[in-house]
Amino acid sequence: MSSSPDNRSLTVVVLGASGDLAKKKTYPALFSLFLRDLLPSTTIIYGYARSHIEISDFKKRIAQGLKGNEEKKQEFLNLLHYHSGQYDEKKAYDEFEKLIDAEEQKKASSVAHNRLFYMAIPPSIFIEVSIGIQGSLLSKSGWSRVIVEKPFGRDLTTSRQLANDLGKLFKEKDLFRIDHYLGKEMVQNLMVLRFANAVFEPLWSKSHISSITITFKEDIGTEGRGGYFDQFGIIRDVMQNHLLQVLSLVAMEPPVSLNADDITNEKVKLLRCIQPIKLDEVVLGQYVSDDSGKHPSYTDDDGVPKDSVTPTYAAAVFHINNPRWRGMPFILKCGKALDERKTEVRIQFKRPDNFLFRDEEISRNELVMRIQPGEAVYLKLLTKKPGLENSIEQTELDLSYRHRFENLDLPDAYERLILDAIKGDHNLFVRDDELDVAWQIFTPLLEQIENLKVQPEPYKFGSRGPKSADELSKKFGFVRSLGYNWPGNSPKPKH
Ligand SMILES: NC(=O)C1=CN([C@@H]2O[C@H](COP(=O)(O)OP(=O)(O)OC[C@H]3O[C@@H](n4cnc5c(N)ncnc54)[C@H](OP(=O)(O)O)[C@@H]3O)[C@@H](O)[C@H]2O)C=CC1
Ligand SMILES: O=C1O[C@H](COP(=O)(O)O)[C@@H](O)[C@H](O)[C@H]1O
Repeated sequence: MSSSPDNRSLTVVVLGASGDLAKKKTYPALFSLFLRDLLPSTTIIYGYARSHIEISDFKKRIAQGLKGNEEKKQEFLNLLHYHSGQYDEKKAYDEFEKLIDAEEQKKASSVAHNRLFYMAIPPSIFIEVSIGIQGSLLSKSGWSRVIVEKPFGRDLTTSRQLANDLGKLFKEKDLFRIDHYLGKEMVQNLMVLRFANAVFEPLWSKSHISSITITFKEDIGTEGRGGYFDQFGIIRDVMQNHLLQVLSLVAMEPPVSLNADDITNEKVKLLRCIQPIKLDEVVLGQYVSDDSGKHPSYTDDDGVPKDSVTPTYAAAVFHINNPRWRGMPFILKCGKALDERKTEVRIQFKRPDNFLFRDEEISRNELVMRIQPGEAVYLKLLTKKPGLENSIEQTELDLSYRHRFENLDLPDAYERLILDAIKGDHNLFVRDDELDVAWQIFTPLLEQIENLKVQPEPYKFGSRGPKSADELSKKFGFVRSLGYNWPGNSPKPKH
């Protein structure tokens, strides 16, 4: 492990360490940082939750989520500690503080101690845990930073309440609101693609583009998270945060600099130009069991009422009222239990304005940014079919990362984000005003859906989703190129 650049030790405290996110994402990300030698040699990692778990069992649980060299895994597991305590008792936090302090003194007594708190807990206890941190656990000699996981509220009112409550406890500079999509390689690449290449920017507007579709598909259902999901639904779970972040980066004006605040200022400006979403430009769906009966319906998941109308699929059209985009639709689609796992941005260009080729020969140019799986950027274009024939064929300029970059070892989004929080870099985190404007966009629509108890359209587990979603895209000018299959799709990239 590296020595800390500012000669301080690092203690990472994972609150909710017994949970799903901690096991699936937080600890594996810390392990990857450890493998890359990016944690100070004095690092201590303390888990905290209510469950009584023996440290040996806790390590076994965490080890299940770690991939890689066994010796290194063991070294990493040796850094782990676990303490059980309540979330709402000052006494429990005071006791915990003594343990952390003793460990820090043992590891590095003569340096200042930085502390990073990772809240891997449900939102219902964000505030009581924050009060516990503030009252007992803050570092007395170094910085204390807090990573908060979404959901940041359920609507504008609850989000403002949460922001207000958190704001009383921590300074904005010490808060790191995670939207893990911002840590994904291809999402970061959006800025470079757009602003470091001369070829794209002149085409990047309603003058040349006919529609932009941002798609998130998962081939799994809610799988035991139904209790949480049913309170939120797919619009709050994915569209209001991950897809809106991608939309902002695709559509914003160039920022003044690469500084975090300058970028966020542009994102906020863009979001403020989004027109209210119309219910008749929205499709909602809920998955049902497929014909084989192997896959359950959404309402079979634990914690989901049988008569739930919570959408597991949503497609919505966004209109941005600014000179660059006025009149051009952005179509956002997201769903669980679909035919594949895929997240991408698809920019469909207008038909060329010429008379040389027959209409049916001209399929649209599309620039596709494949966020996952199998990161790629490809441009669908037309070429003359090679040989004696004079026909036209659709093909692509393809930058598939796994072919282009040797020994590709992309960091997981969480790995990058935790590292940035350790460095104090806010660039890839969500600012309070950005969150507020995101809720301003979605709250009226969510209220309408809930007040009217809009029935989602059923779609089969493993299908493309509700039929009306394709019709919505068509209505807003999206032209599907039939018979084309991007070669990167086969063999199917693994999870
Ligand atoms: N799991 C995922 O894939 C993702 C999760 N998130 C977010 O991350 C956070 C953590 O998620 P996840 O790990 O799935 O959550 P869990 O439901 O697994 O909760 C984490 C831990 O919190 C404690 N806990 C759970 N419910 C309560 C409760 N009602 N009151 C007090 N403590 C409770 C439990 O620990 P104990 O009982 O031992 O104290 C549990 O192990 C959430 O905000 C979630 O929205 C965000 C993106 C993806
Ligand atoms: O935040 C969330 O994201 C995951 C999808 O993340 P990905 O990195 O695997 O694309 C989603 O499954 C979950 O419902 C949502 O809360």
